[in-house]
Amino acid sequence: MALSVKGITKQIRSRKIVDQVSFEVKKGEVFGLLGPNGAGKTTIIRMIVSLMKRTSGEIFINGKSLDKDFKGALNEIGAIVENPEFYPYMTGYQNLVHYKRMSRKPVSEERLWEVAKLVKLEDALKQKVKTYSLGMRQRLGVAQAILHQPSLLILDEPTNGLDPQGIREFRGYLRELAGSGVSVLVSSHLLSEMELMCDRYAIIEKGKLIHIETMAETTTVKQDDRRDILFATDDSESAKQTVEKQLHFPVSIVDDTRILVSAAYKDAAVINATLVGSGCNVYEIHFEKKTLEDRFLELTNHTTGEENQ
Ligand SMILES: Nc1ncnc2c1ncn2[C@@H]1O[C@H](COP(=O)(O)OP(=O)(O)OP(=O)(O)O)[C@@H](O)[C@H]1O
Repeated sequence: MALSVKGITKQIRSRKIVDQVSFEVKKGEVFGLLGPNGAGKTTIIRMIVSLMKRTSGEIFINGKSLDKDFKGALNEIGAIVENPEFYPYMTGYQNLVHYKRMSRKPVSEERLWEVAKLVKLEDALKQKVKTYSLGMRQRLGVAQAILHQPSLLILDEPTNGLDPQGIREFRGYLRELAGSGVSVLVSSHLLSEMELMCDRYAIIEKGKLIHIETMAETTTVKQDDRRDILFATDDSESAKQTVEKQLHFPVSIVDDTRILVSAAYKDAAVINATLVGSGCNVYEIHFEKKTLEDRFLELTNHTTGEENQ
């Protein structure tokens, strides 16, 4: 395991802002910590990177205990917790050389270029950092964080302030990093972004971990999932009557040709057969994909926090 968090708690005065949280991050996995603002995500991350003391619980990074082998465990982490700071009048290369010198582990020149290539900054390394876009700075931050070959990269709200193009690129190289064997722990309250970024995630609410599952489990539609199924036919009025009379599912009309039927995924085939059997041609059946946001709402009965963007 790249990371094992076992029952960590943070109590400030009488309040538990993180309460008995346990989870694991596997090798090469992008793992998300999701939750509304104030849920406790940053506090969990600060305890993992040892910027904050735990009240109780244990943390192991790549098998090394933060309590028993503090230096060894921290060497396994690369993190961007606050905005990364750079020397703006130095080039990207000079900034990386500076970090290379300060690194706890020796870093070769070859490794520096390998990392620059991984975050797609090799061509921009000779430019001064003050000319970098926010996305490029973010990538330089990641390069700096992984120079010493940590097994776990930790990013707190990494796409804050990035534009959609920047976010898409960021996702791309996080995937590449994970492919190269680095595990990633990323926190965010932006569900649509996390859906595209993470392999697995935990939902944190009021300091407690309430659920863990894979993104594939979340977004795969199951036979009994019930929602609006769209059917495109020749004539929505007659299609509506057919479905309502013969199958008794609620139907609403979208326009002249399309209807929405409220039914389970497994019913789509029967509805299709009934429509065709009654002489209604069916041109399209669309079952809306399940999103992380749907799942989040099922599990928490809360607003998603997307409005806080
Ligand atoms: N030093 C502190 N003293 C008292 N309360 C704190 C302290 N640090 C954090 N908290 C409280 O603990 C809760 C969790 O905060 P935290 O920053 O971990 O949440 P978060 O999930 O990261 O939220 P966000 O998405 O807004 O960053 C909040 O209610 C916060 O006010």
